[in-house]
Amino acid sequence: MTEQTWPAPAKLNLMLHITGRTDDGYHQLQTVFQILDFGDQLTFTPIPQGIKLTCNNPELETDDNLILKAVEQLRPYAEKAAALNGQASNVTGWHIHLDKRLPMGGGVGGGSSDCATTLIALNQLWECGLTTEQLATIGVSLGADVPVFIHGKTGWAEGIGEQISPYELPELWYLVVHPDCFVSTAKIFSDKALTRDCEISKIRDFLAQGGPKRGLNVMQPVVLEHYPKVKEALDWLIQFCPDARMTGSGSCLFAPFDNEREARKIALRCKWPHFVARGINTSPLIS
Ligand SMILES: C[C@](O)(CO)[C@H](O)COP(=O)(O)OP(=O)(O)OC[C@H]1O[C@@H](n2ccc(N)nc2=O)[C@H](O)[C@@H]1O
Ligand SMILES: Nc1ncnc2c1ncn2[C@@H]1O[C@H](COP(=O)(O)OP(=O)(O)OP(=O)(O)O)[C@@H](O)[C@H]1O
Repeated sequence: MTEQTWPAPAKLNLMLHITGRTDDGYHQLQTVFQILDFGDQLTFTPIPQGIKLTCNNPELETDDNLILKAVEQLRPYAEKAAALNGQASNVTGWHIHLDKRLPMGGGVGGGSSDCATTLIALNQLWECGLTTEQLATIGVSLGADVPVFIHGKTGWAEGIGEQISPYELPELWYLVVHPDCFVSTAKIFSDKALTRDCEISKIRDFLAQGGPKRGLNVMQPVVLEHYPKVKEALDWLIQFCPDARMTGSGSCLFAPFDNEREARKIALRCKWPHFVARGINTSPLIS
């Protein structure tokens, strides 16, 4: 086996409503996930044994990295597959290098996407034979955003974000701005001021209200209240695109454009870290 590089794309939440809570305190959402053609990259290189994780950001070389949590979840299946193939429990070792390009704590799902890519890649490399559904079930135990990256489709999501119905949207261009601050997802979900009683809606309501160009994210007012840097960046972006808004629990903001040229024109004037990406209906991970 030789070295292989796998993509870990970002996502945006084009809208995000909270409709209630589950018994274990998680929130029931209705959201539109938009997969982007920009993200992290994971390179897998075979080594005699074990797993070694390196990253261009050494802070991420820890046991808490979702990549290593994904490895631990898959290892029992790999050992079983290796035993069935007559290799005792000697599974191939891999050096995984994470090229971190996505902002962290930005609401673009970087950690979740790295986790999903690891599950899909090692399921193949270790010949575990798990189905997409099985991988998504493992994934949701590691993070509510992991299943969308396993399924790899833009679309409507419910439940805690894991029940996904693919839907083909116009593949617009997005300027994504990172106001250089880290927002804790858990903190925003636990804020008293968060609206948790949105009316149940359908994707047709989202489409009727302007589709990818418009959408309400109920987490946005809470984040703007606590993080003035996010508000400052949103006020700037709104001058160029009145429908600019926040993704997930922030801190990233995005503005949709019909073409790349428009998005890049505004990007040139942006003083915060940012990237321009195209919305795509199918993740490069599964296509
Ligand atoms: C805000 C979103 O990014 C929108 O896509 C996701 O809902 C968050 O997904 P995630 O980062 O993968 O979230 P997890 O790692 O599973 O959970 C982080 C924290 O958010 C809370 N959480 C998460 C998802 C959800 N539907 N309800 C929650 O209340 C959990 O209690 C937890 O304290
Ligand atoms: N592979 C990883 N990449 C980034 N962060 C990771 C990773 N593994 C674990 N983490 C931890 O997860 C936290 C932030 O994750 P991430 O960057 O995915 O946030 P996010 O974009 O807000 O995600 P989401 O949209 O899913 O809420 C950080 O505290 C970081 O230490």
